Amino acid sequence: MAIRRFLQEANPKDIKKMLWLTLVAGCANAFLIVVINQVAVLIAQGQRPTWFEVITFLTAFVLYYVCNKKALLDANNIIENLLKNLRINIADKLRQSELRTVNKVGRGRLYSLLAYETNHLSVTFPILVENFQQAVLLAVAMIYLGYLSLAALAVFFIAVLCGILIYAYINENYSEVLETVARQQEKVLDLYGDLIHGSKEIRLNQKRSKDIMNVFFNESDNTEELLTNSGKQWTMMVLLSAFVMDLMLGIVAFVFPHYIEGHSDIIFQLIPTLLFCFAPLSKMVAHSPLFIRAGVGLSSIYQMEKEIESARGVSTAVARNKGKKFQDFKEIRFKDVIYEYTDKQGAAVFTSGPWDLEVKRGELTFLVGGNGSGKSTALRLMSGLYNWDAGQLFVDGDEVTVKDVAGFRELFTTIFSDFHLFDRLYGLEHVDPEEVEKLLKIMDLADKVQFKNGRFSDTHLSTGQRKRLALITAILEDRPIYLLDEWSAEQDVHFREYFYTSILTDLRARGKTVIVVTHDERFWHLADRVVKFDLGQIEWDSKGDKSSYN
Ligand SMILES: Nc1ncnc2c1ncn2[C@@H]1O[C@H](COP(=O)(O)OP(=O)(O)OP(=O)(O)O)[C@@H](O)[C@H]1O
Repeated sequence: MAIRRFLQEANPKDIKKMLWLTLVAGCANAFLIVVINQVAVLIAQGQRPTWFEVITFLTAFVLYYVCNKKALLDANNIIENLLKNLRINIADKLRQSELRTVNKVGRGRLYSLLAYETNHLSVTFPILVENFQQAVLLAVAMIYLGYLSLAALAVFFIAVLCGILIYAYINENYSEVLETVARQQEKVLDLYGDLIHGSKEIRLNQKRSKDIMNVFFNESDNTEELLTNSGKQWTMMVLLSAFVMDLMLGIVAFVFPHYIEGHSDIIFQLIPTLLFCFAPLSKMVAHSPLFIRAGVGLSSIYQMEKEIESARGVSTAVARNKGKKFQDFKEIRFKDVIYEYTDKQGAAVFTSGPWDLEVKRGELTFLVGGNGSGKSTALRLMSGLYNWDAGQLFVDGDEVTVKDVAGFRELFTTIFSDFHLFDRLYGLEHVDPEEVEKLLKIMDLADKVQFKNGRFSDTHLSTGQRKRLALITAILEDRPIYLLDEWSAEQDVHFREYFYTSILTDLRARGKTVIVVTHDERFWHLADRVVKFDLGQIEWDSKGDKSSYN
């Protein structure tokens, strides 16, 4: 069971301590009620409670309060610590796993599992502790019930057994329903993503806005139906305990007097004791959907973790270490590279390759071609971000195996068209602030962005400005190979010119290997080499002979 697996990650000492505290609190609580019951009998017989009863009551009261509080606080600490570790663990695996798998897992599912499900667990776990207390309470109450009347205990057992059988019947499909609910909620989260990220497009097109809302209505209807169904099962469970309790009380009140000897003497104690037995029982039944829900959530988290784990690359330290041997490369060769994008059914929707390419150190290469010809895909494949389906990679004649690719990636700094701009220079601890200020000036951003305490003051810039800021980070990274995907597309005339005639040529002069995806035909002559892509393949490669495109 997922919850057990989850709890096994905790320090056993902490769990044991918390369970002992819970046990003591449960016993103290049960003792409290037994004392009250005894005192009620004394008062019914016209006597007064003695100091012994008063002190016993107060001791049980203090013990219950202190132990219960400590147990619940400990439970909270344990669960929050476990959840923190789970979040860190998944975040760590996410950053190290292969891009294709992360893309497949999907945003909605990731957000839903990491935010919603972990919060649900955080709320559920203290209730689990309370339930353990209720179980202790029930055990003590049953001993007391047996002491009062073995017949009542037997009937109680039979009634509870019937209840358990009906509960199992109701519960049969409950987990399944909850799993479907969780998947449905992921879909709705994805739609929320569309509503938030597509807010401009939606506001500018009422028909689109209405269509999205229609889809939202449909999905909301589905969610409502599923939740109503799960609510129905929950109601049945809650009603079940009330049903069993009323049945049991009816038997004791109406049937027992006819068959059980001396019943009238103990009826005043029997009825409250039975009620006392049913209180923890109904609480446990009422809470059980929360645990089923938490179990389903945890199973989904573990499933996602497994998917990410299976696509795990090597650790940062290993990647850096492996990367060292490639740092002084002279030539990289991609041979017969093939990569396929597939749809959900696994059918190929676009194939990049087979293509061959040799890249020399210090060379400035332009990748050109029509929209959708496969330039960006080729760039991702060259950087080792996508694991190709077939093909080979050689650095200075030596083949780079799959397990060395993470090290190979350490050669690259990239700005893809869907780049993410971090406000901090992560991975660049010892950067000179003056150097950053200088670059901000060169990129005409000094009046917009300051570099303070290791971070940029603002990243809410125009697309062109954001790309300039990304280029500053790339320059500071100072890696041997630069991959720039249509960097100049959003730049004004001045910066476009500056990019081709100054930035790129400077990078080349510094010995950097630069590969640029571009549609700016008028600057092609500045490249050492132009490679044209079409339908995922290399249509022509100028290799220094510019006549092919002149
Ligand atoms: N994640 C993806 N899943 C499925 N197909 C994809 C995916 N990304 C890209 N494609 C498809 O691969 C093909 C090549 O896309 P790519 O982005 O490499 O082209 P491109 O030459 O860079 O185009 P552009 O000049 O428009 O940026 C396109 O037909 C595109 O639809």
